[in-house]
Amino acid sequence: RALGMDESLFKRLERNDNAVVQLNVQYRMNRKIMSLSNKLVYEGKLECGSEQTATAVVRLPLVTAVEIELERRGGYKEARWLKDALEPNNPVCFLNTEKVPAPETAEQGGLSNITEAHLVHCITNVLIKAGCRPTDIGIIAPYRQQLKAISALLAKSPAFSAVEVNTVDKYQGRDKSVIIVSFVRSNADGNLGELLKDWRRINVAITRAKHKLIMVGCIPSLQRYTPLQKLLDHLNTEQMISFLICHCFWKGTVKLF
Ligand SMILES: Nc1ncnc2c1ncn2[C@@H]1O[C@H](COP(=O)(O)OP(=O)(O)OP(=O)(O)O)[C@@H](O)[C@H]1O
Repeated sequence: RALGMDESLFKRLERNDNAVVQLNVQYRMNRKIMSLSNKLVYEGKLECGSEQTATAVVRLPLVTAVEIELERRGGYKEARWLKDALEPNNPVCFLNTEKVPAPETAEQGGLSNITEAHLVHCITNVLIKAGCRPTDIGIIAPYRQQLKAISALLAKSPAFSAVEVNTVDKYQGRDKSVIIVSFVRSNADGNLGELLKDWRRINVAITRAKHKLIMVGCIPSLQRYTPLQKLLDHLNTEQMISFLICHCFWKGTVKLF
């Protein structure tokens, strides 16, 4: 460290103008998902490599049948957030838990948010019923304790065994058709911790989905940090935010079918 070994080779190269070129064409995300990273990091320079990449959406062959079933059970019309989360042509949605409420819990093992965990379980269940392959779904959370809480809920059914639940760092360099991000932090004291302060980590989390990115979090807590505020402002302008009113509906939805 004293001799400069804590500095990466890339950082050293960055000091020389001719040594670094920014790559700005990508073949992973559709246009809507890419717009988030463009806002947060790339200042609009990121482009889709092909029209096919730009317009690709998630394949949910049974979505209409699921919607009819949810409607038959009542309350689906009012559950705008679930429609937003399911709709293939709506590639980005942020589910705001502000009104639920969904507070974080600090335990010995770390931070978790059980309400967000239930919500992630519910959305995963509905996506699979709608025909999404479990291997095409990835769940990301910044805290290990939250991954444990989500995995424990998913472990109740073998239908979820191929859904991958991992930290942001474990997803680096990889992607899935659908990514669900649970941001966890939700408190009144203003504490966000170090993990979510790293804009690079946030950028990795929001750039793993190819076709659908569903984020779950408490906006008043998350917007205290500048990079997340920037992201949330963009989501708000683009009408990509849905409010969750209470959890009475989705608790029942988990047990559907
Ligand atoms: N020329 C291409 N045509 C079609 N798809 C491509 C092409 N190049 C890359 N992809 C797809 O784009 C995605 C990202 O590619 P890759 O993993 O090489 O990027 P990366 O630089 O490692 O990204 P990151 O660092 O953000 O994880 C992958 O799903 C890959 O299949």
